[in-house]
Amino acid sequence: MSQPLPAEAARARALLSATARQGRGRMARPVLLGLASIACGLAQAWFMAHLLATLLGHGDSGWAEMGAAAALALLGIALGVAQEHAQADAGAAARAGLRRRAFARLLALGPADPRPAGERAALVVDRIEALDGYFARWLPAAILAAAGPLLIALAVASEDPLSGVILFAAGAMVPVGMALTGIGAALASRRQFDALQALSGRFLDRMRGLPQIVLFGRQESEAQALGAAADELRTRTMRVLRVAFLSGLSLEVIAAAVLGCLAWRHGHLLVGGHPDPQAALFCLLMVPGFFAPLRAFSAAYHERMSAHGAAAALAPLLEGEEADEAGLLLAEIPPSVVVTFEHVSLTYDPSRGPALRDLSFRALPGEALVLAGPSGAGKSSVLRLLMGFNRPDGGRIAFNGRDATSLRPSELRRLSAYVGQKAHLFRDTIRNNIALARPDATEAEILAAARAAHVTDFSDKLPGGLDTMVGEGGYGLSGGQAQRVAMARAFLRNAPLVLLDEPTAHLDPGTEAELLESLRRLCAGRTAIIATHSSALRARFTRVLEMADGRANPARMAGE
Ligand SMILES: Nc1ncnc2c1ncn2[C@@H]1O[C@H](COP(=O)(O)OP(=O)(O)OP(=O)(O)O)[C@@H](O)[C@H]1O
Repeated sequence: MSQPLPAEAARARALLSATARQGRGRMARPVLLGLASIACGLAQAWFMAHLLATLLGHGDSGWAEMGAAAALALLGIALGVAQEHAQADAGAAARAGLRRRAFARLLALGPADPRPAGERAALVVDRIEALDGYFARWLPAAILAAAGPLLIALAVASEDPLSGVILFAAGAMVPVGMALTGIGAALASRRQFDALQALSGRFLDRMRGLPQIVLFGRQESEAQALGAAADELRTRTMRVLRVAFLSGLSLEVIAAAVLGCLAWRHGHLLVGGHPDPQAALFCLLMVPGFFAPLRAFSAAYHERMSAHGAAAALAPLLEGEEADEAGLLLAEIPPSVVVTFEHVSLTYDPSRGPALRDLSFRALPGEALVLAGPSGAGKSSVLRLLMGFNRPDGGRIAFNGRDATSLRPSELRRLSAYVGQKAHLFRDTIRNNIALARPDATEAEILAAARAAHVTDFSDKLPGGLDTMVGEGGYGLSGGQAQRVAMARAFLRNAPLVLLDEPTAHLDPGTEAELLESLRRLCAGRTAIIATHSSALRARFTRVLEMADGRANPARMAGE
């Protein structure tokens, strides 16, 4: 990813400030604790100045001042710990909220999302993780870097106006020094972040396709490519560290100069004759306290940069949230649905022309409509529209006469059960993989669904039965068995509309024939729409809609 463009940067800023506004209460706590900690440091320095002056033969401070300084030191530690906790809490809450939203968005987009799996994983995991520092460290550090030094400079000015002026002047120079080195830090940290994204995305992608890499003997070249990406990350990380070191150095130079100025101003303290030794010691003791919030600010600066890069990638995903929430909810799932397409058109990418054009048909309860036609004819697109993953550009889709676009996309999905070309089984038991379709289903309902889809035919022979673990991607089950689990999900869902996309595509004729029997039972009494190339499947169902180039071919509509 390159540096965000101005429009992207504005969207990133908007996302970060909206998230900060939503978590106002949590974000304010570390700032308040930080301010309390600074006030505590001021009081402690005041007592310490009096104790040190007494040691040097000025004043008469004693045990009471020592006790107060010790108590304030303990309070300072407690406030520091509480601030750390509050910061971690603010960061975790912001991340959790964003992760929930991003995940919900990806689920809502479903197959309509063109991002590869590696990038989606990076969005939900790495990019959101990169925002932690912004909310946990950068925001409190930025506010405290403005308020803390000001408070300290005012306190110092009340004791010795010239020392206060020196601190004010140093405070004004810090942003200049940081801006000079920080511009480099911003770019370097953004590039480091991009290199990290590229490495993790590539790694995930290659892990998913590991069998192919081994099969084609590409291990060596893949390992080299991963090594090159890791090397790039190392170079970029070293560059960030170098610029961060320079940025920190400019701050240290200013801090040393201030200490030198104040030592010069109050130099006659040790040789005696200082008009107000307590005030002088107080001014000197406050120098580290003055620079502490600025140091925290400098350290957190690169967090802001990483967060802006991550937010620029996240913002476009989250911007579609309103569309997911728009639309009506269903009062209840109707027992049966009539699906009507009236002159429906759909274009994914204007440069490639429409995927569906002027498509009209009607599917009735108890009837299975087979969508046939060559690859790219638009069969899967019809199913995607019915599941609410895409909206039509023109025409009308209706369920029982009600406009589908008036319903929230997630509500459309409640109307249907879907079985695709290749079932995805999660790393869990067969039972839980079936229950995914309806988590509140009873044990008896899961068993009935497993029987109806003939899952029990093979699970009864396994040592763990339905409690047998299956791996990610269905490891341990054959393609036909995995499709049976998918079919059991559809039975359990018990929705009035059944959508099937090449459910027997990868099966041998014997397994296909076995599955067809379950399919017929699944479709019985429901409205079923089946996209398929399979002649065996077509032969089972009489109503076939031939499609070509996104259009229906009425001349070849069979079974009407
Ligand atoms: N997400 C997408 N973005 C852009 N174009 C797409 C997208 N999905 C599908 N298309 C295009 O839309 C057209 C219809 O695709 P669709 O998947 O509906 O065809 P299909 O008939 O189901 O094909 P197959 O039988 O190979 O699954 C194709 O030209 C395809 O390239």
